Amino acid sequence: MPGSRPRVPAKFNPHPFAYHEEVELQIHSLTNLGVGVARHGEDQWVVFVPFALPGETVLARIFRNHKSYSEADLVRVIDPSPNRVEPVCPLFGTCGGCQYQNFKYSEQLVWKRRQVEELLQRMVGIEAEVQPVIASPKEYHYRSKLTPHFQKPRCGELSEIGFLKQGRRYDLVDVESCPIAMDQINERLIGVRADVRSRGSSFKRGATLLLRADKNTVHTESDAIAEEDVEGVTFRFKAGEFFQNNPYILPKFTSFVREQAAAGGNKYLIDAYCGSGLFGLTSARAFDQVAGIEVSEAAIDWAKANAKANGIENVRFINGSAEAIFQDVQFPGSETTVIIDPPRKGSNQMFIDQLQAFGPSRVVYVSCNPATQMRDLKEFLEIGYEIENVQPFDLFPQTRHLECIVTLRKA
Ligand SMILES: C[S@@+](CC[C@H](N)C(=O)[O-])C[C@H]1O[C@@H](n2cnc3c(N)ncnc32)[C@H](O)[C@@H]1O
Repeated sequence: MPGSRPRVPAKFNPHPFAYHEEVELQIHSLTNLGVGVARHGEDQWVVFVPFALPGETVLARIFRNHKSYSEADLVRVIDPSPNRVEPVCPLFGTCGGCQYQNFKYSEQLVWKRRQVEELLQRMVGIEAEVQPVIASPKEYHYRSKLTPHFQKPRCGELSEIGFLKQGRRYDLVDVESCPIAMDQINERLIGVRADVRSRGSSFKRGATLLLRADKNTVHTESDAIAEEDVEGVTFRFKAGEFFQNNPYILPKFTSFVREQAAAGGNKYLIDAYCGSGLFGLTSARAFDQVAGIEVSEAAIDWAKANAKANGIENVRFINGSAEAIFQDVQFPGSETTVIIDPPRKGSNQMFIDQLQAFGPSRVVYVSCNPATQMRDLKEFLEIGYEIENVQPFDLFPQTRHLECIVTLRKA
């Protein structure tokens, strides 16, 4: 009812703001989660406001107070940033997938660079030069993989097929088309959605759908074999397994990793967490010998098959946990580069200890999660490495996600 008081959630902490209090705020920065940051009042209380941009004055509605900050929803932009643009997707702001469609692309890159600088200061305690972010050749329609979900049908009817709603843990938003996904994925999504809806009552629980585009088609079965060409190397892998999701930036990405890995003149390369062999195989031409290691048996079988099919003979792939590689190879550490590309949780102490004992002269650390990368970097600095280069890559335009390559050399 208009004018009626909002119902205050039972556990709401009323300090320093009342529930749904509206405050005018000046946004001064963006967190690495893509959320606008303001400071309010004399005590400079921090308020986080999603979809508000640096430099803007906004009206925001408080919905949660924590011990040292509050969270608010954007009600209205009072004074917009000159970098505010019209989002392409009608679901922007409702869907939790994208954070930056309202932000000029060149500014997204400026802020992603700044976020890496701030994480290096805050988590590693250093002021390191961060290179300008390398842009994706495509700002939209770049994603080669989409995984929409649906929940258990109610009364035999499926409701939304899509992604998590902004700020929610369970609620989904229905997505008919996603403008960051490749065109062929969106074309295929129409039929996939219709098919799932027509079988609505047969699902006993919710599920995640797969749409994986490769150089030939769009796969919807996770066991299907996908094929992708990168810098003249053909990769085959299972459609449901890990493979980088932005094929347009991939050649720049792999050539950069190779250049960084080979820059010290090393003869040997270890590709740790190698998946189906992306870095090992695209870098093999720059090294005498390469060894890759990966915990997924299926992925390592593909890596071996990919080496064979591409006639790359100086690469050996091993199935195991990454730290096992240091027992397995005979390479001298002083002439070896180690590429590390772990999952989002980062590397682990055992790996770092074994790497220290092996003593590679160069490490190229590739990560899609700067927070765990920074945690691990701190360890690398403590065991005698120094940072040579920090290069973010924008594999995920319009979103807060960021890929970062840090090159280290033994001090
Ligand atoms: C971010 S992916 C990178 C894959 C590959 N470098 C690429 O770009 O295609 C991380 C990989 O690490 C693997 N992985 C996870 N934990 C591992 C571990 N303890 N040891 C080795 N590999 C692991 C995963 O199976 C996954 O293939």
